[in-house]
Amino acid sequence: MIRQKLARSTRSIYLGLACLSLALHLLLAFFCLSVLQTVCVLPTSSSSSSSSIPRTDTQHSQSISHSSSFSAASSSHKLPTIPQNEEHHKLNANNLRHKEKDSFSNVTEKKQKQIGVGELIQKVKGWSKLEALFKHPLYNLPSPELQDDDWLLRLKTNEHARDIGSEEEEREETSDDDSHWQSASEEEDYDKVDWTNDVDTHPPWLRFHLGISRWELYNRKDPNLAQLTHYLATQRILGAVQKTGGTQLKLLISFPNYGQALLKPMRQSRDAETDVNLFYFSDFERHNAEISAFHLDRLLGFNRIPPVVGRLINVISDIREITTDKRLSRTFFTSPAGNVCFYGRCEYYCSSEQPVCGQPHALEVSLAAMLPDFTLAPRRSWRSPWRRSYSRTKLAKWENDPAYCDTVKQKSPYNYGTRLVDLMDMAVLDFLMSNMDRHHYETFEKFGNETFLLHLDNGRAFGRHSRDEPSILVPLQQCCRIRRSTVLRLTLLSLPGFRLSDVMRESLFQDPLAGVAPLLSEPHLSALDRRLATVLQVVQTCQEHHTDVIYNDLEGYDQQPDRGQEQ
Ligand SMILES: Nc1ncnc2c1ncn2[C@@H]1O[C@H](COP(=O)(O)OP(=O)(O)OP(=O)(O)O)[C@@H](O)[C@H]1O
Ligand SMILES: [Mn+2]
Repeated sequence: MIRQKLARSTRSIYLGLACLSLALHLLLAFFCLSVLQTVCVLPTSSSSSSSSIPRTDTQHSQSISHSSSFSAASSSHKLPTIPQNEEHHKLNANNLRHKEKDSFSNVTEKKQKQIGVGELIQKVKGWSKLEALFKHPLYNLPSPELQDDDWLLRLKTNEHARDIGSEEEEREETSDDDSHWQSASEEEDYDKVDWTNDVDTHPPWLRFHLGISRWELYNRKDPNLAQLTHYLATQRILGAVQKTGGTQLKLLISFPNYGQALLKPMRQSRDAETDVNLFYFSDFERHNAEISAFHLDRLLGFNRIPPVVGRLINVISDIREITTDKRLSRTFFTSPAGNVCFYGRCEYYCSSEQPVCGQPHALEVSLAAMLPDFTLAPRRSWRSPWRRSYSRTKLAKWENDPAYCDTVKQKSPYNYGTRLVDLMDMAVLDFLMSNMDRHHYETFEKFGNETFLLHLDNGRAFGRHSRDEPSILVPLQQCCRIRRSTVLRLTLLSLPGFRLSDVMRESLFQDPLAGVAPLLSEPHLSALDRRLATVLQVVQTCQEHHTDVIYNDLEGYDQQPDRGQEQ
């Protein structure tokens, strides 16, 4: 009897345990499935986020909460609520890695493990600092409503095409409505062009071009941004020729569906600081500077640099074997160490004494998305008023005249609109990354003087971390004028919860080359924080001596009911 009872209760205990274990297994399976799904999503037209590429926060895109504590005073810099309690979570590096693998990305993954970069990324309240930054109201200001002529390029509607087409074309079109881009001839290795008015049929580079507006080069929340960088990082390279313009070696790369990129090769070790005896205009261009500048500009909320991504290419199969450029192919050779090198033809550093070399074939490069062709979207180049003299002996006028800005302010286009504060934004960006080479800037001709400035050519930035270059900030010191949104974002980036060096480290970690080595070393990242403090100090000094320092570009916001505390 007792034995029977004992047996029954043992059986029910076993049954209970079995149920519990089943439930736990189910829970575990459910958890694994959900985790795997997020890790493995590839950026196709329907999914946008991938790991080795800059992520946009569209998935989390939220309308701006007007009830947030945003109360930015121009003088006191009161800021929205900022997460202060820093929880230090370890982020699994797998979450930030791409699924697709080739021989190079295998190297990348191994290195990432060795470096343990993922562990450096801290999370605040469940969000990383970068995620928290991009969720902040200052990074989600409503953009101005765009009219037709605020877009750089528009697709011809069928109606429009018919208006201007001949009768014959009209007849053709009615038989095939969406055929504007169907190519009759198929070039070797190029994809058959089959794009229609439907945006889903457009390759990422075309979507990027169609997204350029009067006020920014891209919308940070556009899912296409991730697809574009993924495209640049992974598409097969079909063509590589030398690009003319500028002084140093760079290549124009072509992809199978007619996309193009501007390639700048790695020429010196990433951490080699610029020689103190070199004039800034003699320094080598740096591929990691081009990549880092894109990330920094995005973190400052400017969106004025074309997306740039790092890539490990094979100098033989990606350049030598496919180039049609004889001037380039003639310069290939194998170095005594057995590395494949080339030097091309250009004004500076295009000689066999200063070759670009693979190891033995692998070469780190930066690839920048190309802007629309000049014939479609002409650009105007402007000489910077604070341009350096580019002479080893002469100084420029602004270097001797403290009142130089007064003359600039009176001249068109700096005497109205936003051009002057746009230049100040550019000076801040350049000071942070120590770029002394901003002799010109460009704008899209279509938008006249009311438009953003393109921050092209950042190859000479990030050359030195141990020194700052105060002369780059002279425009701000002399003009004492700056956008309110810029000051507020800079202030935000100076707070521990959003520290510039931390968000920059995290942002750069999304680049494929981060797996080879961090794109910016820690001393370069710390220099960003130090320089940011200097910029804010200059603004404060300006405010102590002038009343009209802040250009209020956030006027609409002051009307929000909960923003009454300011002023
Ligand atoms: N992403 C881009 N898309 C299209 N054109 C570009 C892009 N980036 C640069 N360019 C154009 O190519 C020209 C040369 O590029 P870049 O300025 O980077 O070369 P560089 O050799 O560094 O020039 P410099 O020696 O004058 O500093 C620029 O003047 C610009 O007009
Ligand atoms: Mn340059």
